[in-house]
Amino acid sequence: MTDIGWGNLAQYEHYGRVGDIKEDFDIISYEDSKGELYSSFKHASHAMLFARNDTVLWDLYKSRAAIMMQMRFDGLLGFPGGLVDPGENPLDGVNRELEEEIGLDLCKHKLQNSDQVVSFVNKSKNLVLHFYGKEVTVNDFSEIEMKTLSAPDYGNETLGMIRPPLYTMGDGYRGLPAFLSNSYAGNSRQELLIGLQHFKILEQDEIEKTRR
Ligand SMILES: O=c1[nH]cnc2c1ncn2[C@H]1C[C@H](O)[C@@H](COP(=O)(O)OP(=O)(O)O)O1
Ligand SMILES: [Mn+2]
Ligand SMILES: [Mn+2]
Ligand SMILES: [Mn+2]
Repeated sequence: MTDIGWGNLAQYEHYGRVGDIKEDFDIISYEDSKGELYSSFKHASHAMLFARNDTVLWDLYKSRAAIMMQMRFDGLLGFPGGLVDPGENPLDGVNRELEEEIGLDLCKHKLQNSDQVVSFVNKSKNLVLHFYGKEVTVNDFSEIEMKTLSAPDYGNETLGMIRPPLYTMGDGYRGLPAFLSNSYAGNSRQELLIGLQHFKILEQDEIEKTRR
């Protein structure tokens, strides 16, 4: 069932095909990713903004942190961010995309190179993915989240912000495992798990528990 095919999105659609497995993405150093070897590749940069919080829901489930993800125009979950424009570097790309997609106030929350968490290359797609992460305060997170409703790309590229549940409920499925069973854009599912571990929001054994 297609509406009108891909139109002018046809040149990009192969970057976002569902079904990429994590083995399709090799980790590369940030420095290498910006070098000559990948200068002809398409680059995309996405970011995980988060705020730790120690609330416990119903005296049962630790919230741990508010993480900002989004429902995208293609029906897949992902992080705010996007394709790096020709002549742009990956960091400028992610800051521009965050301003477009969530209305991020770059005077307050501009990402720095030191916020890069991991970069990947998908050789079959000539695609390099950069993943950034930045911790903000609970108040700042709420302020950023409320501003997303008036972001330029809200309602077209970005169809709503979501906070993944970071706990596993009594049946061992509902909560984070259920969230992880959704469809994700690019390798954003893997980026979420990497981000949770990198920032010690979840310990490795807790992440293992969510693998099904
Ligand atoms: O959150 C993500 N993490 C890693 N890769 C992602 C993520 N979201 C999408 N992608 C892949 C698949 C997409 O086709 C390309 C480009 O990203 P996208 O956000 O769609 O680009 P624009 O915002 O339209 O510039 O990256
Ligand atoms: Mn874009
Ligand atoms: Mn975008
Ligand atoms: Mn995007």
